[in-house]
Amino acid sequence: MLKSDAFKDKIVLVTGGRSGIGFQIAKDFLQLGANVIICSRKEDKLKIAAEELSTYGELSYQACDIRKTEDVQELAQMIKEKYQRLDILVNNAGGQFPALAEYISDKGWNAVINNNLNGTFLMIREMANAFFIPQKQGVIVNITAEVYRGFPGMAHTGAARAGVENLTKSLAMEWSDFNIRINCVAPGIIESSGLDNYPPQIQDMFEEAQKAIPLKRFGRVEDVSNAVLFLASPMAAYVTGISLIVDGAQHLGFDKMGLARVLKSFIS
Ligand SMILES: CCCCCCCCCCC/C=C/C(=O)SCCNC(=O)CCNC(=O)[C@H](O)C(C)(C)COP(=O)(O)OP(=O)(O)OC[C@H]1O[C@@H](n2cnc3c(N)ncnc32)[C@H](O)[C@@H]1OP(=O)(O)O
Ligand SMILES: NC(=O)C1=CN([C@@H]2O[C@H](COP(=O)(O)OP(=O)(O)OC[C@H]3O[C@@H](n4cnc5c(N)ncnc54)[C@H](OP(=O)(O)O)[C@@H]3O)[C@@H](O)[C@H]2O)C=CC1
Repeated sequence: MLKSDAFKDKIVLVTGGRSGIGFQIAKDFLQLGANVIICSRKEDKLKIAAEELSTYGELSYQACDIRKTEDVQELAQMIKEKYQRLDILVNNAGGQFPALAEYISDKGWNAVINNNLNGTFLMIREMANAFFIPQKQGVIVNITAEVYRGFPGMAHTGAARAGVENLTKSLAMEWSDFNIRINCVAPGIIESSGLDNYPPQIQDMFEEAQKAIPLKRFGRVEDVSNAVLFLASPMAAYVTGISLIVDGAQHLGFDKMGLARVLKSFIS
């Protein structure tokens, strides 16, 4: 367990912090003494989450689509005016939809690549230029997904997340001069609001899927948040450029074709 003041006075930005995994990460940082900023697209839902989170500590929020340069620059400006610096960036915002690759349209492919790869890069570049590079200090944690053996049934997100993993390695090298550490947390299937987006036929398979995971359960939002806290903390001072898989060993022993098979059964 980290001490209750482990992140005292640290300024932490959590993208997609209004729900699910991001909400838990924001809550945990607040409870460990940080000042937290959350952002996401839907301002009404963001405001409701912000009200709840502010009961745990100093919380700010701003609507921001991570795919829009202007939104991201305005967010950086707000943080500069309010806090004068940023210590930790958690790139958690993202998402995709299940689809067999042959049916993914240009628009669908681009939407997922934009959200998960381009949006993450944009946020990293803008926050590095505004804060981490001039400060000569910063920590970045990217939430990706477990894509060790690809992601059949969601090939677009597999490609985007692998892109973020590789970007992370490049930046760990390039930005070591600026004392910036950057890592990924790659979750398996996590019981969170995110799973509500999946159609009932897929949700019906979840109980069976849990039994097939070596640790016999889906992950919890706390499992992912704990990995983020570790990578963001001084305990990981010598860790940069890695992907920490948080998946109950799903990447080693789970039938990855299950989702694609269910999708094929919709068509036949
Ligand atoms: C046997 C079973 C085994 C168990 C298997 C378990 C599988 C679970 C795996 C769990 C791992 C990962 C989990 C998560 O990541 S949970 C978090 C999920 N949250 C979300 O995904 C958020 C919801 N998703 C989105 O918001 C969108 O998908 C998107 C990311 C693309 C949003 O972008 P945007 O708002 O720009 O996109 P649009 O809605 O305008 O759509 C653009 C085009 O994209 C195509 N599209 C979008 N949604 C769908 C869909 N549901 N099905 C098919 N195609 C879709 C489409 O072309 C859109 O354009 P059009 O609307 O003009 O057609
Ligand atoms: N749950 C799971 O099993 C897994 C989840 N993940 C990843 O973990 C992250 C969190 O997922 P989870 O909490 O489960 O799902 P949620 O759908 O609950 O969270 C996604 C969050 O991202 C925000 N978001 C999405 N797109 C954008 C955007 N363009 N700009 C700003 N904010 C955005 C959403 O808010 P808003 O709609 O207001 O923009 C929402 O708060 C996602 O990247 C997800 O893909 C990875 C592997 C497994």
